[in-house]
Amino acid sequence: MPLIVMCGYPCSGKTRRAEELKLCFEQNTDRKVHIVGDAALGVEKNTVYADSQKEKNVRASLKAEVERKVNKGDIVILDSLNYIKGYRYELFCLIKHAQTPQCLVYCLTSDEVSTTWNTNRDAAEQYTQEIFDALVLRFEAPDSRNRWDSPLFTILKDDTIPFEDISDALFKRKAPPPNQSTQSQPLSSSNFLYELDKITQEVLMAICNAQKTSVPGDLVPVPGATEKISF
Ligand SMILES: Nc1ncnc2c1ncn2[C@@H]1O[C@H](COP(=O)(O)OP(=O)(O)OP(=O)(O)O)[C@@H](O)[C@H]1O
Repeated sequence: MPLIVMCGYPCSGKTRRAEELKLCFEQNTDRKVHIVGDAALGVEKNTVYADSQKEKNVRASLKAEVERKVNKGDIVILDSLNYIKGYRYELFCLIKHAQTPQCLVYCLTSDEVSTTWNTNRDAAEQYTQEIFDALVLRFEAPDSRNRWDSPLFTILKDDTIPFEDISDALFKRKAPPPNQSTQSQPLSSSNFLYELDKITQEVLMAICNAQKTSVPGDLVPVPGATEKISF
């Protein structure tokens, strides 16, 4: 059902918060919670984030996994950096299409705090300083004024997770309505191509005929259109 998108600097506590949220939902509701993230994909961070093509592939796999899991019953938490504005927008289109609500949980830490946590964690889980710095530099902070970053919950390192507010945002709010770009297109009628060809021919004929008698600046009527085109 709803999607929770985690976001934050590398090593900003996203996984920790995602696990906390999972526990809260499991204890307070009877909904299943799926965490989709780098860990489940076995992503080798320092290799993936050093190569834009590999990173793109990982993002696509995560998105596909979210798409498979977002159904009417369960909660999906996407636990990854999600630091690219355009990618968060793509996720927003996905949930619009699936007709389900979403929210963004932003683990806000300073560069220094995340660096300290990174150096204190297991060596196998650490980002190299080079990759860490590059990711901090590339980070596009969420902005609640953007539809795709809203509702936004910003959590600082010592905050208690606002479970009630997050739950209300997901379950007491309607899914964003689909629009032309996210709605499935109706199947075209069987004579669609014939009709399209016929109308295109009519327009071409009208313009070709007008060319014989028009001078630049003349307004040429087009069959089926209310506006004329300037020759
Ligand atoms: N609120 C916190 N207070 C103290 N330490 C924390 C806090 N949150 C996370 N940490 C520490 O930071 C490290 C990374 O935490 P976590 O895996 O949750 O971060 P992450 O943002 O998911 O990392 P990644 O970018 O690798 O996915 C862990 O060692 C954890 O103990």
